[in-house]
Amino acid sequence: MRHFPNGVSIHPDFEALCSATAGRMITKLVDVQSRRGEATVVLTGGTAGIAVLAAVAAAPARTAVDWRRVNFWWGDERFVAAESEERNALAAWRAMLEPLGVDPSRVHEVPGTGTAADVEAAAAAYAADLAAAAGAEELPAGFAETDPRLPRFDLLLLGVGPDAHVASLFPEMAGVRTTGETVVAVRDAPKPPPERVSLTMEAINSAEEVWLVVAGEDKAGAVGLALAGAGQVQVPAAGAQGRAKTRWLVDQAAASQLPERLLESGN
Ligand SMILES: O=C(O)[C@H](O)[C@@H](O)[C@H](O)[C@H](O)COP(=O)(O)O
Repeated sequence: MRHFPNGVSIHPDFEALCSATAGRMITKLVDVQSRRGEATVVLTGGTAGIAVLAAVAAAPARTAVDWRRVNFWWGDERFVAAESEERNALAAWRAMLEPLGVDPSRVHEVPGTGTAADVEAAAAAYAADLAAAAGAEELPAGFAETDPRLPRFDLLLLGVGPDAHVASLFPEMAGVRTTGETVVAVRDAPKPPPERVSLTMEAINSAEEVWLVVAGEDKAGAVGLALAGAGQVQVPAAGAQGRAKTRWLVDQAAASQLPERLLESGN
């Protein structure tokens, strides 16, 4: 593995990327729990995002985390039936939440078609759930205040699409331009299914740490543009930044179009 400035780590292949990210995630959760008792993670769907969760569930070090004191949210969700194979939450339950025996009352899913009348209602309900959790939160002294409508996100995971979308914020679409809201309803998404609910970029960027986990040659252009400093509306991945840290965790294939200047000072 090679590390570079700007928090970029390049792993030899998909498997190494997922197991190393799982290890980092476990360490991060242990650290947060030792500081404030519980930890809050925002999950993502997508191939790498779910493979990381499976790697966490399989890692011997998983027992270092108290999984009953971890709160789970999603950066985005597909607006389909709760039991649909397309649901990001269902994939996460199978890969990690169920095997680790997490407390279901700490798992905050975006309502599906069986619960919400339409995608706007699902987005509103998710925003209300976030605000309620934020209101109930007691932070130890010394923890920075964030948006009062959002709980403190210790770690937020994102996948990146070949078009550089993150969560369900797609290039040039309304969602990526939305300000002043925490959650947005998405219609006509270019990646199926078309109806989705997503955190806004402002909500994503309220997280202490944002990790973008990206594998595959088809993502190389998106990774290269995002790290070259492209604009967020055209290249949403460029806009995702944690308050304390932004990590790009990529495999060799996804790193093949990284700007030269970024690779020069690595070790
Ligand atoms: O609901 C979704 O589809 C995801 O949350 C989405 O944002 C995903 O993370 C990227 O599209 C990358 O997905 P892949 O890793 O499968 O390419």
